[in-house]
Amino acid sequence: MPALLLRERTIRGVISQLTTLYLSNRTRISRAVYITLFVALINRVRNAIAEQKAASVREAALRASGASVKLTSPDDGDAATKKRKKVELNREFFRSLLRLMRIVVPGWRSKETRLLISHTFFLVVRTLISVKVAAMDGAIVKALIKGNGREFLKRIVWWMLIAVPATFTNSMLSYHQAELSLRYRTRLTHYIHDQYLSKLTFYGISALDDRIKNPDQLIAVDVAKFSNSLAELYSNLAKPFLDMTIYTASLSKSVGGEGVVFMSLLVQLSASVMRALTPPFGKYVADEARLEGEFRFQHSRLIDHSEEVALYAGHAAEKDTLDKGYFTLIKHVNYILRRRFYHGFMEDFVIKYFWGALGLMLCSVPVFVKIPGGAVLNMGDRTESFVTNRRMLLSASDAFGRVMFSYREIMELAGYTSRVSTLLDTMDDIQAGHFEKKLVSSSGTEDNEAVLKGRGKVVESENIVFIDVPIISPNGDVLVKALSFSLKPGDHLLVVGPNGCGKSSLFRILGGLWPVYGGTVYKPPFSDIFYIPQRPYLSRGSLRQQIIYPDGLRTMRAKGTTDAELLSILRILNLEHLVELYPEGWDAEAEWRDVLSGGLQQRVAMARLFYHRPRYAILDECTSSVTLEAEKVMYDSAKASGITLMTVSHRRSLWKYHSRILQFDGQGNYVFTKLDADKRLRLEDEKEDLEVLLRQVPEIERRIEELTAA
Ligand SMILES: Nc1ncnc2c1ncn2[C@@H]1O[C@H](COP(=O)(O)OP(=O)(O)OP(=O)(O)O)[C@@H](O)[C@H]1O
Repeated sequence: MPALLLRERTIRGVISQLTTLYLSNRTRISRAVYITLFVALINRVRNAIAEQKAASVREAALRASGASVKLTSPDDGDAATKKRKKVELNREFFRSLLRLMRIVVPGWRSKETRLLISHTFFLVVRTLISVKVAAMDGAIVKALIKGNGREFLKRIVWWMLIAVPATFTNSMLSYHQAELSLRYRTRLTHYIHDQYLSKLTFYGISALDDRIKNPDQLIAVDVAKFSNSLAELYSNLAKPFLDMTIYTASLSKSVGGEGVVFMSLLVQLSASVMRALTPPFGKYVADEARLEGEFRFQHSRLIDHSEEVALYAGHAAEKDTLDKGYFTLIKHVNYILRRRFYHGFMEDFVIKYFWGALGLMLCSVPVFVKIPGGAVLNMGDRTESFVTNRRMLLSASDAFGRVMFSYREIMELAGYTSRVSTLLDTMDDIQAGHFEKKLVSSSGTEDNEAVLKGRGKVVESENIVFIDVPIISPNGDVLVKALSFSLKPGDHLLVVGPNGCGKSSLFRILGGLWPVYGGTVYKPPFSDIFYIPQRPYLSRGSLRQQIIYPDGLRTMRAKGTTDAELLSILRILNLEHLVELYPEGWDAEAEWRDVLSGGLQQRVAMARLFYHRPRYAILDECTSSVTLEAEKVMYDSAKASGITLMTVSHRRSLWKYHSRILQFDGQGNYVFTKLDADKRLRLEDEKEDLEVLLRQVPEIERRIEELTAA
């Protein structure tokens, strides 16, 4: 606060100095300069006070929300999110915009810079042509009033001639704007794709972090809107500023600088009132984009799970959800429309009519007021000067109006900037290993954080070894406090335990999806471990691509694999008929997720394993939909190929393929030991027999009691 007071005092001192100077030196030019300086200084003081107030409010909010905590509880989590979502024209906005600008215009020598320069050139040309047209307009009317036919015709010919460069310039401006918007979008999309698809960021955004709900909407829609808004804003701002400068200079020549300064003051004043009354359109736009994204996401969920919903007859429940999403969106859009209506009403009144009246008064200056040193005007000259001035003034006030209207556009740009830069910031954080997730665990926060603070080590090795590694879910739940086990090639591991105990999570750590919060993990490189989930991912593309995914055709050829070898893989799994399914054979493209049954999909996923032949394979319930015979072929062939298997399964039939077992109890405890499948199966059978006998005990006891009583 003292710094602010000092700044205020200094500015007040300067104002009083200026007043003294002004009173002692009353020339017209200096008066105009003083008034402009006054306004600028007063604005500065006002802005400084507002900025300081906003900063202290923000600071208090930050302190209250505890935003430095990574895991936030469901209640206070929203405070941190709200802080981020606030959309204002503040330093944060300019910082974010600058960052995005550096991406979309990467350097002075870039194509975008050249486009911007040529865009600016055409903007200047257009304004100069408009000034010329205004003067020609006046001259035509003057010739008309004087009844000079020759002069009139000559002017009309000139008028038509100037129309050629004028229309060309207009078309060039539209072209430049569209081209700039497209280039910005391309740069930004490439940048985001590079980040999003590196270091597993796409996984982090959807599974480990709560900040971005629908990255698809952000990348596909909001980036385009941001690019459009930025390209539009440049022409919407650069042109009117240029127009205002040139027209005001021309106007002040004919109506006197004092008049222009006075009118500018009135305009400034009304503009400040309007700005104060302008609703936060930037925030509205950001919220609208978010709600659009959520509505779209609900639709894509229905598309993804159409079969399940249809079998559950869940259409009514889904309709409810969709209607609710649409209603929330439309309620917000309606609210914006209403705010826009009132704001547009005020904007139109002030800009078109109030400023129009001021302009007409200004145009009348040469008619009613004798400008010192100016010539006495006759009827023709008066008309010419009025028409020219009026035309210039209309353009100048239109330009000013556009600057004012563009305030709303800037706010909207601020909304898109905030959305896109939140995505960039989140991606940076995720790549640096910082996640923000709401804490839903009922277990103590302190406990979780104590574990979360320790950073585990990952060391490359031929074997897989876990030493005191905790398994912690992204929600902060500690599933296992410290897990230790070791595997070497040929040690086939079976992982068992109740639902939700952390079996798949163990492999998420092994695959590098979840961070290692403590201990040490020794593991081979990513390319040596292949993962097959219960619902295999079938990509878009040809049948061949389903087998070789994630390799492409070129990589497959580079590895020296032929279609004949792929066919022999399909034969092992009894899948060779797939190649005859479509006339295009291996090149056939289809929505494979719908075309293939669940069991066939699992077999295709196994074919992938045989194509890649990794050192280790994680098989996560990946045979749940195939017959026991098919399962036997799959496991026998995989082992014969020298692949070390790590299986998660509840099926007893799979035990015999493994030599080690990792058994979780669901309470955070585990046992890692050698697996003698035959012995274990015998024990399990005996246990089951005893349990059946045990269940019969009450019935036997009741019968004994009956017999005793009889
Ligand atoms: N992305 C995630 N965000 C938050 N929690 C998660 C996430 N993924 C898993 N979890 C939680 O981690 C816990 C362990 O999940 P995991 O998938 O490892 O279970 P599992 O033992 O494989 O169970 P199942 O036998 O049912 O497949 C579960 O409570 C689950 O809700």
